[in-house]
Amino acid sequence: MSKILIINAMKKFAHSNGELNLTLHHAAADFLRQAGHEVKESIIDHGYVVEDEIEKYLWADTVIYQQPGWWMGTPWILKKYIDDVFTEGHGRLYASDGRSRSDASKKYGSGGLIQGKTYMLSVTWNAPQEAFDDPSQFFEGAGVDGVYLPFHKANQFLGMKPLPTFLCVDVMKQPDVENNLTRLREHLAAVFA
Ligand SMILES: Cc1cc2nc3c(=O)[nH]c(=O)nc-3n(C[C@H](O)[C@H](O)[C@H](O)COP(=O)(O)OP(=O)(O)OC[C@H]3O[C@@H](n4cnc5c(N)ncnc54)[C@H](O)[C@@H]3O)c2cc1C
Repeated sequence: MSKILIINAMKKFAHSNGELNLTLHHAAADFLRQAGHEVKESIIDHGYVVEDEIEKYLWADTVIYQQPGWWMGTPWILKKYIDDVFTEGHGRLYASDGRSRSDASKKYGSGGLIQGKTYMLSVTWNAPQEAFDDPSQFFEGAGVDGVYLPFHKANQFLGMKPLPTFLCVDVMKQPDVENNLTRLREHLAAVFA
């Protein structure tokens, strides 16, 4: 059984109400607890204490980031949370950028201190699936993980490894919430089997 931290970047702002991200968050927490996992939760917009968040990363086996796609990526509140928590985590979450003048085998990005842990993105977008995957459309076939490359790399800098990403598309045009909840439970069942 795993220790899982769910971090939620929902926020009521402009045409995002945050309700879908909260719904997915609660469904994931319920599903994982029923499956026997231990779950801690951080809803960024409700406030956080940086030191407590560092302790949660040290406690967790897996971190799930539930977040809406805003301007082609992570909402500012989650970027701020990462800047706050990861930076203050120097010495506990990461030692250095990994490079060493005396050892050429040491590489940039290899200084993470929480090796062996995993993270998972769960993201909601108004864009359709084809915008991510079709080489002739907006993201030129980069796929959802290509769009989130800097976000992935920030987590990998700490030593964590990615789990498969869960993507909800068309969430404003066609918010098929029941179908997305079913898909989320199937995704979690497969990932945490
Ligand atoms: C600043 C900003 C930038 C953005 N940039 C992008 C972008 O670059 N690309 C992109 O694709 N999108 C973008 N969006 C859209 C954004 O991704 C969506 O607004 C967001 O993903 C919706 O998540 P939410 O939790 O806020 O959903 P909500 O706004 O809460 O809900 C979305 C829909 O689902 C319904 N719903 C929610 N919960 C339930 C429930 N429990 N039961 C039944 N129905 C429910 C709501 O009624 C609504 O119709 C942007 C939005 C903002 C505000």
